[in-house]
Amino acid sequence: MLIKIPLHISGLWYPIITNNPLTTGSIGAGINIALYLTAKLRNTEKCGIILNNEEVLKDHSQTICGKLGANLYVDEKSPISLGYGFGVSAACLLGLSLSSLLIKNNTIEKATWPAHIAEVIYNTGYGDVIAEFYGGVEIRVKPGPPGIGVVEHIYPGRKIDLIVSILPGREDTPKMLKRISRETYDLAKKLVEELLEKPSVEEFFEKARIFTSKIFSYDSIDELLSPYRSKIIGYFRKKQALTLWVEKEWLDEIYSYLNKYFLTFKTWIDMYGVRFENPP
Ligand SMILES: Nc1ncnc2c1ncn2[C@@H]1O[C@H](COP(=O)(O)OP(=O)(O)O)[C@@H](O)[C@H]1O
Ligand SMILES: CC(C)(COP(=O)(O)O)[C@@H](O)C(=O)O
Repeated sequence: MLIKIPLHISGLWYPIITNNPLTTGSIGAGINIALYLTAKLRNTEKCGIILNNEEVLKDHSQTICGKLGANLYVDEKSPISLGYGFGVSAACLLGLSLSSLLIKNNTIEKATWPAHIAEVIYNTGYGDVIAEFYGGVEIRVKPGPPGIGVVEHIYPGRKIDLIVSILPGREDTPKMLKRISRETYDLAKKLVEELLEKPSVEEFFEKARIFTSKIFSYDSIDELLSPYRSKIIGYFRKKQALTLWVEKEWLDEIYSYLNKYFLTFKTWIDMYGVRFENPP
């Protein structure tokens, strides 16, 4: 059994912190892309996550195995590494948590809870677990994991051609979150309310850019994208994740241009979220 989890780029968020990790999470919005982390259960003798041949998230893994009361050792592959803002930490933890379904009776939703709890405890994510579970372009309206939190989805209506690049540098999520002011979160709240009134992919991109420009610098990106600005329908930057929605006819050219500078992928929206596949 292979578990496939889409990567997720949050564009709007404000954390809701309670004394219970299951009612803690973020309200916001984001986009799931057709780039996937895959997870395969290797054994039940020890506890851990091997991501692209390297052991990662050891403390998170111990917390999850503790909650599950089981040892699970999973082998995972992802086209994008941890720490760049593509929700890879949540995807890794979902791979571990959901693997428990192979050895333990539970609902699929409740099997995601340890992943969400670990994200919250270690401050590495608030809305990525529920976002990736359901896929699509989501608006997170109530915090928490699947079964507790609530997401609504924007219907794209057509294929959205996306380009994602990994910008140089790195900043840990807890450090990044500490930089965000009360005013910026008030802005996020207002933008989420407006997005719910006018839920479209255009509005999502516009609002994500407005919010994230209060947190990250856009100077060099705006300059780099200027030759193609009229061919780009929307773009925003979150941590090292640069996401562009481009005119179909310009997809290849803009991809080649950005790929000269950064590791870049052509992709589209994942509409389905987590899936369980039996390899042939
Ligand atoms: N090789 C690695 N590169 C980056 N982060 C790593 C690595 N191994 C473990 N980590 C841990 O992974 C977590 C990354 O979380 P986060 O920044 O939220 O990632 P993402 O943006 O991919 O969701 C941090 O707790 C960090 O300490
Ligand atoms: C923005 C973030 C708090 C962290 O996202 P990442 O950098 O991908 O771990 C996310 O989980 C959210 O709630 O929107």
